Amino acid sequence: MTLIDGQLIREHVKQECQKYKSIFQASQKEVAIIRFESSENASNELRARYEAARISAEQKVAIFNAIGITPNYIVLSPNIAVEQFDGIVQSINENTQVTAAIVQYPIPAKFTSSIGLLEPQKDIDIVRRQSNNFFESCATAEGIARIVESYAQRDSNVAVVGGGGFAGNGVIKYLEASRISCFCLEDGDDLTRTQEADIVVSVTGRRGIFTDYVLPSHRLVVDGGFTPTASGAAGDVDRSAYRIPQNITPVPGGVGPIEMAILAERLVKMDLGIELGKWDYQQLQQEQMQRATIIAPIARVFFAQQATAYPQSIRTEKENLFVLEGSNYQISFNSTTQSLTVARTNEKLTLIRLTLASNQIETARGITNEDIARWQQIQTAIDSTITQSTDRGIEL
Ligand SMILES: Nc1nc2c(c(=O)[nH]1)N[C@@H](CN(C=O)c1ccc(C(=O)N[C@@H](CCC(=O)O)C(=O)O)cc1)CN2
Repeated sequence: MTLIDGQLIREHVKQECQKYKSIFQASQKEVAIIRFESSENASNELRARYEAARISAEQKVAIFNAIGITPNYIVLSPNIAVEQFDGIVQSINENTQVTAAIVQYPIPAKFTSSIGLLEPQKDIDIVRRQSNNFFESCATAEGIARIVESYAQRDSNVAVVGGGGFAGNGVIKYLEASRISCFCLEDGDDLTRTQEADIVVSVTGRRGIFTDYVLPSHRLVVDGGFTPTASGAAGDVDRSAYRIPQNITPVPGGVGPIEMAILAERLVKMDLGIELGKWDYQQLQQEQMQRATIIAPIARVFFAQQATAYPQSIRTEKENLFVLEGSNYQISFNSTTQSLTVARTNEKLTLIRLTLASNQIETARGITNEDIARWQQIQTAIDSTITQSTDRGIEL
């Protein structure tokens, strides 16, 4: 079983979009992201959907900020009047600084027709449920279809479970446009029919419906569900079944970040008219692995050397976590898992995770050519420290 890393895709697309960051910043363009709060009498199930909307709205704020577009994040009470919401939508339509708008689902029923007021050309996530000049369906559907395309073979057959819903239907449209054979299963259908397919997409939002009993050994399973729980987010695939498919998108960390990548790509297309090159997940992964293979041994030697020569430079963050922090990177050693991670300083994202015993790179993402150049400089500095035996501090 291999976990597909949605953050790898998001980081790749983010870097591509950041090439236009100064243009976006100079233009002072905005994206409106609107979500409703849950009403007090909502069921637990509905509350969970509003919570998912909050989490995904915050991810959208982060990606748009990263590429230089100002997010205008609007959180609304479900008790506002319909006229008030209509007014907000109208002002978004009229404001030329606002390139795009997203209204997070679910929305209280009384506002459904207000969504139809949104100017189609600003509808980046097809929240109006109607395609526009730019896009066929929602970003989630496109992201799922793109990951399927990375794995589909000529004779592939894709089961789209929940294919009658808006996102599922969008997936089917994208797959058909790419001439990938697919069929739709609905709530209540016999889930073992997924055995007729080599790829399964699930967008039911029904937590854990795919158990190890249901799921055969597919080439790929794409889990488009996201249900927040007290112990973290859960998808449509039960954790017990993760080991079965050859490749699976985990929740969290799979389709969620891929959706953010698609939204960033879409914004570049809508605002600048630029269509970014199509990514292929397996190709991106190979590229990242090659880059990590250059950096990981340097990080390993550097950490060991610093721990011996300058033990005071290593911070004990937790009982089992030891951190060496420079102005560019942070290297952490976890003594329980015996693994080393490399991240950029002040960023949460792990670029590389290395298991020391096997020397196996478990994670490789977000690594740029500039990172390679910096680490090669570190290598040169390490070499010269060894040959000259001089005590020169190396900038990490
Ligand atoms: N108009 C829209 N409304 C809503 C969308 C949407 O894409 N467009 N998304 C849903 C909720 N959702 C999927 O159903 C969703 C939830 C979470 C994420 C996400 O980015 N998750 C990340 C981060 C997780 C975390 O921080 O815990 C991940 O999976 O890694 C995306 C989509 C609501 N309404």
